[in-house]
Amino acid sequence: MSVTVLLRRLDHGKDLPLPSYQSEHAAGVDLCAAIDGAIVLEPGKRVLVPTGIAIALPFDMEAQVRPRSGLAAKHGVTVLNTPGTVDADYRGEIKVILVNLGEEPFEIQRGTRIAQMVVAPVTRVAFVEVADLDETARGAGGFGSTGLG
Ligand SMILES: O=c1ccn([C@H]2C[C@H](O)[C@@H](COP(=O)(O)OP(=O)(O)OP(=O)(O)O)O2)c(=O)[nH]1
Ligand SMILES: [Mg+2]
Repeated sequence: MSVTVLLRRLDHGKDLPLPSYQSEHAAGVDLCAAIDGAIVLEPGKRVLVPTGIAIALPFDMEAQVRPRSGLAAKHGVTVLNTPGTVDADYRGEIKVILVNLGEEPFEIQRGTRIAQMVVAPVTRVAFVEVADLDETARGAGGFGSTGLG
């Protein structure tokens, strides 16, 4: 499935590369940090990182902001609200909430690929309120009701 998405590069991101797929069938495009200079993200701290882009998605799509596994595995740096949700009607700058769960400070440079963005279809529902729901074998069992091993 291939979708056209309108993208605006903001002034502070004009010199950064457009988001692009890094391999032939990559699911996500990498997002770059559109920051001045560098930021040091101390262990246990979070930071809202601008990406310098805004998009207009088709109304039946969303964009998910997800961590890059390399940053997570090597540095403990991940996206705090993963998957971040970019709504189809959002026209502001896409930002990434990065958190450092590692033990060392992590330096983010201008242009560092800090996260990835996956565009996905959205199912919207119409809720119909009822007094009772049908019975099932699972019923209200959850949260480990089938065992944890
Ligand atoms: O990682 C993210 C998550 C969200 N957003 C933007 C796009 C999204 O459409 C908007 C609102 O996100 P969300 O609904 O998750 O946040 P909220 O706290 O519910 O804010 P709001 O009350 O504005 O919906 O913020 C980002 O740029 N990056
Ligand atoms: Mg919201």
